[in-house]
Amino acid sequence: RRPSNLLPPGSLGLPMIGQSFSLLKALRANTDQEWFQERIKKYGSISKLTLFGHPTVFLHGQAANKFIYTCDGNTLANKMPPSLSRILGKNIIVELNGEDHKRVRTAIVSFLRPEVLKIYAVKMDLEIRKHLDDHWHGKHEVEVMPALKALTFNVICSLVLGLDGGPIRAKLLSLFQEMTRGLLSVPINLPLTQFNRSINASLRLKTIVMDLIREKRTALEDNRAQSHQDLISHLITMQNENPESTSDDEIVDNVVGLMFGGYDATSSLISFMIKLLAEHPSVYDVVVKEQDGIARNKGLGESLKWEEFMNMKYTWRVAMEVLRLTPPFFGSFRRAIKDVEYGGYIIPKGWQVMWVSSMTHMDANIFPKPSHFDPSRFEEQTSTPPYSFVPFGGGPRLCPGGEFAKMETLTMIHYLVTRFTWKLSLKENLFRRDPMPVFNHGLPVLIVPRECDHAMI
Ligand code: HEM
Repeated sequence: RRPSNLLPPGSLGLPMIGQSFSLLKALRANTDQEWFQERIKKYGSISKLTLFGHPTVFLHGQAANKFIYTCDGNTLANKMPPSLSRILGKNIIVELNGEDHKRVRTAIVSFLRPEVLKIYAVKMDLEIRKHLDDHWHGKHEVEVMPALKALTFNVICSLVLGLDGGPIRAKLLSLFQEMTRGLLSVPINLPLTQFNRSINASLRLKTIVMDLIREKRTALEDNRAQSHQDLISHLITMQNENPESTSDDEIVDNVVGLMFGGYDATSSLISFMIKLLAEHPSVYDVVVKEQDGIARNKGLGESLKWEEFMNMKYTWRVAMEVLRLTPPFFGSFRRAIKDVEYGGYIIPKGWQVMWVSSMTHMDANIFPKPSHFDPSRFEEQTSTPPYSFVPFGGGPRLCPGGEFAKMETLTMIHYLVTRFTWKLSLKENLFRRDPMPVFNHGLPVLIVPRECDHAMI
């Protein structure tokens, strides 16, 4: 038979269900890497299975990462399961392809690019210091992960929606949390099901965002607001300049998308960084030295400046090593738009493709002693082969929020290490994937304020 007639090895299992429960179980037990390794041992680096209702081809490795990230949207497209797009919205960027994806992405990137983010450094800095004053100062113990989830949500609300506090922000957080609880639920839309509650929460959340858009449009028309004060004002201004840029419905769905992108992934990165710093005192000491040096040159209560992030090289290397070991996204899904040939096999039109990008992070040929926590491996950036370190993805779908996440992580770590020392309350801090990593017990830490408190307001 011609190679193009060949399906990859593996069993599709039961129709619709296939291996879904087994993978979900492994994700929840944090044994997903072993689950994937077992598959690879049995079938090699390309195999077929059924996941979440669809026949799927599983891929992994550096070549697979390159294949996915360089494929155009006419070959492999983004397509969420219908239940997810029902909750999140059909205009959300991760659901868009082709020209629609380009148009919405251009609008989002125009807000998230470094030159614009610089303007928001002070706002983010104030939000983080307020969080520390409200949730860390005067406390003996802090449950890190839930605290950081609230922080990352508030930062998004402040920078994206222009909401600096108040009851609407609290309402949005509770609606958002209710909405996301249904993303991995059974998609039965009957009263009292989680799926139904999530759809209702999403509708109520989007009504609030739509009201905010109307308010901001009026404020901009009356010169009571400025175009660069938050993402919504920025997008409304773009609409005025070019009515074809983004519709109000697209703005609403993508605000929800940014809440989603900015909430879980960044809080996961900072939480794991706090854990690994506590477990590796020699790394922690170098981070403290770097951050104390920066704090010493700042005036009392002065916010961090963009240029100072450039001097946090070691701290960012630590973050990269955290992202290598525990990437918030272990991989992702695409859909074949036509029959695609890969590795001598055919991926049939309409099938799902799942690739586990992060498995290259643990490949001993690329990262020697892969389970060792060693930030110095990123000293020589050029020594990492392409498509092997991919916590932010790659190609036209590369995460546009990378610089935002970097600014937030470095600001939070700066204030944490200059104001406190901490140790882990529990000996073991197990986590599961839901699908992002979540600590089973929230990662409680015991904190002590530092005596030389350079950065106090
Ligand atoms: C440590 C933090 C973060 C990590 C590790 C991360 C990772 C990723 C990855 C791997 C993708 C690509 C997924 C794929 O190819 O299917 C992605 C896409 C995306 N991320 Fe992030 N992200 C982070 C933070 C953020 C933040 C803070 C924002 C927004 C403020 C954001 C917004 C987005 C958006 C809008 C997309 C979709 C891009 C597109 O489809 O064109 N992310 N992210």
